[in-house]
Amino acid sequence: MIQISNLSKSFTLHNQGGAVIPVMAGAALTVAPGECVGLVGQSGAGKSTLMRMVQGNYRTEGGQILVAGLDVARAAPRDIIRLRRQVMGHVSQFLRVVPRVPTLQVVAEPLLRLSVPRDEAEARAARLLAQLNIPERLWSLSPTTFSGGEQQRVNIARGFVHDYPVLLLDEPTASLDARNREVVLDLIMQAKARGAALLGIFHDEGARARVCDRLVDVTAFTPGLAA
Ligand SMILES: Nc1ncnc2c1ncn2[C@@H]1O[C@H](COP(=O)(O)OP(=O)(O)OP(=O)(O)O)[C@@H](O)[C@H]1O
Repeated sequence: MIQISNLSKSFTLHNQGGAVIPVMAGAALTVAPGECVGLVGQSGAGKSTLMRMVQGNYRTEGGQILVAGLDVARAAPRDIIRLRRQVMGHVSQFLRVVPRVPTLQVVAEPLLRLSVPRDEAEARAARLLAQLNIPERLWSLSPTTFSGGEQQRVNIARGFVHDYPVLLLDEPTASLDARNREVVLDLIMQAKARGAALLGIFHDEGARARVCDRLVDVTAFTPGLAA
């Protein structure tokens, strides 16, 4: 479902005399349906950079990133937007809060954009918000004023509301309490069970051990660090 081959990336520091810093070379990995692969490697090895390239947020130098058949490294922006809408979800710690939109809408929105009927989309959003212990009295309010932990859980609900075939997980359990961490680990296991391909960064070693089938050490792709 995800096939990365011979991927390379360097950053050009325009404000520092145009210095070119190679950060990745020859990166390769695959994630099959129903599998969760964890990215590991020391700080600065390139885990976030690799995730951002898969998302289509960072340009690549060379190589291929096939996600459900689309080469994200070369795809047109509109195709990447369509891929993110239909195929590739993203769960991170941080909610990009949309002012004045009620929480239930924020969570239901990915389904509404896919033309799921409103009552069905809202019912599914409500189920996830309840699972993630967001009190019902908050559902009609914008999450702008929510606590950091509440915003994180709203974001997780939004990330899991559609059954994406591919999910990118960026520290999905970071700073959650034990009860909500369990809920998120269950959601990840359910996504695997329905056949989703998951690629994640987990600094939480316990979580990583529970959900990951394989680990890929990105240090192997870091120029100057690879053995
Ligand atoms: N926008 C950028 N411009 C220049 N260099 C960058 C940029 N983003 C990342 N880097 C460099 O790329 C390398 C990889 O960074 P990255 O954030 O991907 O590492 P990481 O493995 O996710 O680290 P951590 O575990 O600390 O989050 C680092 O040397 C970093 O300085």
